Amino acid sequence: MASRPPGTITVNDGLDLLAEFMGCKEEVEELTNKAMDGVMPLNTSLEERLNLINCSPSDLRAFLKAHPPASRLAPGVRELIRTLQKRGVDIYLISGGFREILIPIASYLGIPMSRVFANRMNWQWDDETGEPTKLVGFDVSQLTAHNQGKPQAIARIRESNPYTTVVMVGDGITDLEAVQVSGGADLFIGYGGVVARPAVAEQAEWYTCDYSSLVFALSCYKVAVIGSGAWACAATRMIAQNTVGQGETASEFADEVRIWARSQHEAINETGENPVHFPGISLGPNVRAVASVEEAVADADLLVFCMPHQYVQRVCKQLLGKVKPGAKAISLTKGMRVTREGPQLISQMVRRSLGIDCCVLMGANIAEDVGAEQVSEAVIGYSDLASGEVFAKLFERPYFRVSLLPDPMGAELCGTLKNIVALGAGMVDGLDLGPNSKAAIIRQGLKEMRGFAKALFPSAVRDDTFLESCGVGDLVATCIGGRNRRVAEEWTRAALSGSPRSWSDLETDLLKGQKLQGVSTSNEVQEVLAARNWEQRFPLFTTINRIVNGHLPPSSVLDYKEGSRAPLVEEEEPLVLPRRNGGVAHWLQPLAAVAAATGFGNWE
Ligand SMILES: NC(=O)C1=CN([C@@H]2O[C@H](COP(=O)(O)OP(=O)(O)OC[C@H]3O[C@@H](n4cnc5c(N)ncnc54)[C@H](O)[C@@H]3O)[C@@H](O)[C@H]2O)C=CC1
Ligand SMILES: O=C(CO)COP(=O)(O)O
Repeated sequence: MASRPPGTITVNDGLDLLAEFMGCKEEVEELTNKAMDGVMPLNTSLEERLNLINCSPSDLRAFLKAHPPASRLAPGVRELIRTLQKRGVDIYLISGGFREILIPIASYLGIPMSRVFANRMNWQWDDETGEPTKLVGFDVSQLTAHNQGKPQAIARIRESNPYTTVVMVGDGITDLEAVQVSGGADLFIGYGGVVARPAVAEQAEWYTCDYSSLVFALSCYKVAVIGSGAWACAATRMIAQNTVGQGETASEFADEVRIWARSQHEAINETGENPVHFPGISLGPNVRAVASVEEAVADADLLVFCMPHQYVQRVCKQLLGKVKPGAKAISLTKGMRVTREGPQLISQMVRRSLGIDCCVLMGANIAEDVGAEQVSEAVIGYSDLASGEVFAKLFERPYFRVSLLPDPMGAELCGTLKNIVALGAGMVDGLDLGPNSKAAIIRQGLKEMRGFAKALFPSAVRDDTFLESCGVGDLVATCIGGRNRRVAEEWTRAALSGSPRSWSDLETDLLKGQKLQGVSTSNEVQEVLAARNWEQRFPLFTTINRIVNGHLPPSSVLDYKEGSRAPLVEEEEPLVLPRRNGGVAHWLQPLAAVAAATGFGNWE
């Protein structure tokens, strides 16, 4: 399962310290080095080392007391392990050393005993006291007693844990073996901070003498934003504010934020802003735009999907096999796709096609207002809390308040469906009606948003979600100040004036390259309603869809009535309605022709 975090293996032996304690340091070190340099079989070296050490149980107790775990660890290893654990990475300890010496270390590092693979000492026992009396060798049946034991231990771990990536960290040849066998580790990091072994240094894919460099490199999530429209730019700006300067302080995020910009990458890199979609607002000195989406995601740990919904599938196909294993995604896109199997949310699409976890960020977030740092709220809908927490840190700003919500599907459907209701709100404005009528649309819209989301995912979607920023908050904001509202108002005015204009024409004219999501979403949702015979249960959605496609006049927007088919039945004859200026408009034919020409609802 690709969404599982990668496993990491680290090694700490401690046998040489016990030898020093027992007064045979040099001889034992020599035998350790022979095994670690690969010139003596591991089991022979272990046997000879134990013979030399020959400790009694009380020697062992005294040794453990004199050498508490903290004193036995190389500098930086605890911080490294803590950092990885915080990221949800499973840590194992695989060692040719002995459990008796290693268990206190494992518990100090928070590594469960079930994740310790090490050798066992064999003791002679006193029949009367039941106490161990004398060391008589070691258990040769343990995997770690032999060369190739470490890759075998990893293979065993992988059998019961479907990790995408396993990294081995160690200083000896037997550690390096972990990557040299199929089914072992994916990457070996050589450590030379205590003993530097040339053979290990030469063959390690990554070699370091300082664990703090690993803490730094491994703890820095690299962020890529996929999309460069208005909201993508506002989101990038927040992220960049949170990551700027972090590269120097070994903190959680890498300083640079990469943004995929199909066409404005040069302008973004030259001027620091997107002159087409988000003019006049600087994204941040640590933002770098790239023209290729593959380049944007290469090495990225956190992928922020923010593009008009109809393009996401094509981009996911392009990214197949290009995303770093273990990466996490978040979708800021509002929209859905309808396939033969039924509706598919954008986060589901990302999760299924790329095999990575995907949260969502939804809320009342008009891009320009967020760019101007006006207080805004959003929720992060998550299935995996650890991912949700990382993204909350990435986005949270004093002016951008993020809450975590364990209802990703409810949140995403809110963001998607409110775009349909916003079209209705725009029609109300185009009809020059006042707040009462708009409130009626908002109320009924919210009810249908909840009804639709719960009908699709009855056991997952929560009622409370609709009271969050992603629900009523976003609905109100978009019905007052969104692009869908604005274009629908102009579309209604044009229709009322007798010179109807197409949605795509108005989109080009008014949004200047930004994209309208509501019309295609209305068509997509209507496909679901029609396929499931739900049209009467969602009269506002259905009425808006009929208006959008020219089958009803915009003045019908308030004629929805639950349980009644009256406003929903398509008319046989064109409707003839009085025009506001006293003339007569033939609604059906010209608007149907306009709708056919829009192409909204077609996925790329
Ligand atoms: N603008 C806003 O205030 C907010 C938008 N959203 C949602 O975020 C998503 C992205 O919106 P924006 O960033 O505002 O984008 P936008 O509406 O400004 O559209 C421009 C974006 O579309 C991309 N694009 C245009 N043609 C394309 C093609 N053929 N293939 C691939 N990409 C293409 C452009 O490269 C650019 O990234 C949408 O789902 C929107 O509903 C969510 C909250 C606020
Ligand atoms: O989703 C939005 C605000 O949260 C923006 O909506 P519009 O696409 O209608 O502008």
